[in-house]
Amino acid sequence: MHPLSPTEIAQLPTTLPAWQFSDARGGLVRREFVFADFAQAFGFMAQLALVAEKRNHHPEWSNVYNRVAITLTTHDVPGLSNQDIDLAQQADALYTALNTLNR
Ligand SMILES: C[C@H](O)[C@H](O)[C@H]1CNC2=NC(N)=NC(=O)C2=N1
Repeated sequence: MHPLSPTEIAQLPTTLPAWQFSDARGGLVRREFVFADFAQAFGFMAQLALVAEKRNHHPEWSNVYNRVAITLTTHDVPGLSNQDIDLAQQADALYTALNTLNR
C-alpha cells in the first residue's frame, strides 16, 4: 500500500472518471451506482463484499432500493492510497459486467 503521490492525485479524474473527489487532497473518493432494482443492487454489494474482504480493504457504503453509494479512503495514510484506486476500479468493472449481463 502506498499513499497517492501529487501526480496520482492530479490524474484521479482520468483514472476514475465516474468518481467524485470530495477534498482538494483527494482524501475521499465517492460514486453512486444505480441498478434496475434492489436485487441487482444487492447482488453487486454481495460480490464486491467478497472482493473487499479478499483485499482487506472495505467500502463505506449505503444502499437505498436500487442505489448503492460507495465512499473509499485509507485510514493509515490518511487520505487515498492505491488500495482505494484498485477497489474503485474493481467496483467499476463489476458494475460494467453486471450491466452487460442484464442487457
Ligand atoms: C487493520 C486493518 O488492516 C484495517 O483496518 C483495514 C481494513 N479495511 C480497510 N478499508 C478501508 N477502506 N480503509 C482502510 O484503511 C482499511 N483498513
